[in-house]
Amino acid sequence: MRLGRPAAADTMCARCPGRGAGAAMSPRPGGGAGRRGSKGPARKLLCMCSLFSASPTCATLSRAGSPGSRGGGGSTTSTTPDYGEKRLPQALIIGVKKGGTRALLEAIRAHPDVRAVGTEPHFFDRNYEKGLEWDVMPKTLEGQITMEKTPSYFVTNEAPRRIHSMAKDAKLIVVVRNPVTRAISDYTQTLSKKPEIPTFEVLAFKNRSLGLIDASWSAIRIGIYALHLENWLQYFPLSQILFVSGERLITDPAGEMAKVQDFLGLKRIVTEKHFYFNKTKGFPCLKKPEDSSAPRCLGKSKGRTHPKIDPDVIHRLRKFYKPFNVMFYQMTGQDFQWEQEESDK
Ligand SMILES: Nc1ncnc2c1ncn2[C@@H]1O[C@H](COP(=O)(O)OS(=O)(=O)O)[C@@H](OP(=O)(O)O)[C@H]1O
Repeated sequence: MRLGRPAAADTMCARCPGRGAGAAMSPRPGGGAGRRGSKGPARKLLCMCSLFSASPTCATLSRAGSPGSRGGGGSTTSTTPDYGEKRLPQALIIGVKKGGTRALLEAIRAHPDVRAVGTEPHFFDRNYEKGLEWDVMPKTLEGQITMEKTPSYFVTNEAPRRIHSMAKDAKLIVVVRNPVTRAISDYTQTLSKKPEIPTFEVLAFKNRSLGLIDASWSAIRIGIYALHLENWLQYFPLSQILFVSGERLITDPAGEMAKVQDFLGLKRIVTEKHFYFNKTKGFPCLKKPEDSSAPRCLGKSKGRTHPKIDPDVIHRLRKFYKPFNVMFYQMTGQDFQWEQEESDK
């Protein structure tokens, strides 16, 4: 089976009423009304233009492109023997960038009934036009689950429709993390590659004296989880999506992995016995990764030291995210308690 060339104009902008072109919202999947209703609450919140321009903590919103995620993460493709059949992924880790997706993938790969590629395939965003023949999925045996992780899917407007059209029963996993910390982590990654970029404080605002946050900056926009989730809920029921706490994945990896295994219908094989806390790394590490019998922590690009950010900027960002976080808690039925956190790393 080969994928047809995807339609060029498969998206359409839904605009904020009464605002100019700069207020274009996220494209609506399928070129029109979504499958499960039209405007969701996060989109409505973003469309409350007058409220936005009046509020100093509100952002100026312009349509940002799908922020790409860098690939890899240091891990290599699985070394398990290459037998079985290539299948479309039955489970995908779709986000979020800098949420803890690599840690989750490496942990679930320790399960004998899971096969996954180590690199990020980006099949449903960057490589979709290459068709299924390009597919990089590993071979799996009957009863094994094929998985992939590409964190940029969560914020790619076309991804839900594409995944639904090819794998409508796929289970989706989203690792979420306090959006403020996530934004700083995202910035830290960019800074490591481009040390000349402006400070976080500069990039975070359209107009700092007015307190106008720049939500078109992908580091900020990715963290508006409610907005992106609305896009997915046009195609997938909530029951098909698992939200993993990026914070608990660090403090209680076995607990989060129990939920993941239950969600995937797997026996709870990855347990506390698989993890140990590495003091030097400052994170839990795997005692026995899938492709090695030696204990291994994630690479240097995971668990970076973040630059110190002006506390006033953190405070403003917290205020900015709060209504979206609350909406996200309501949509998912889970309270991630990001408002309770006293300090960002
Ligand atoms: N066990 C373990 N070891 C190391 N790091 C861990 C672990 N569990 C979660 N994390 C957090 O994962 C953050 C990176 O997230 P991702 O893997 O999703 O990043 S990426 O989008 O694939 O680049 C990374 O973010 P930073 O700390 O900002 O580097 C970590 O906080």
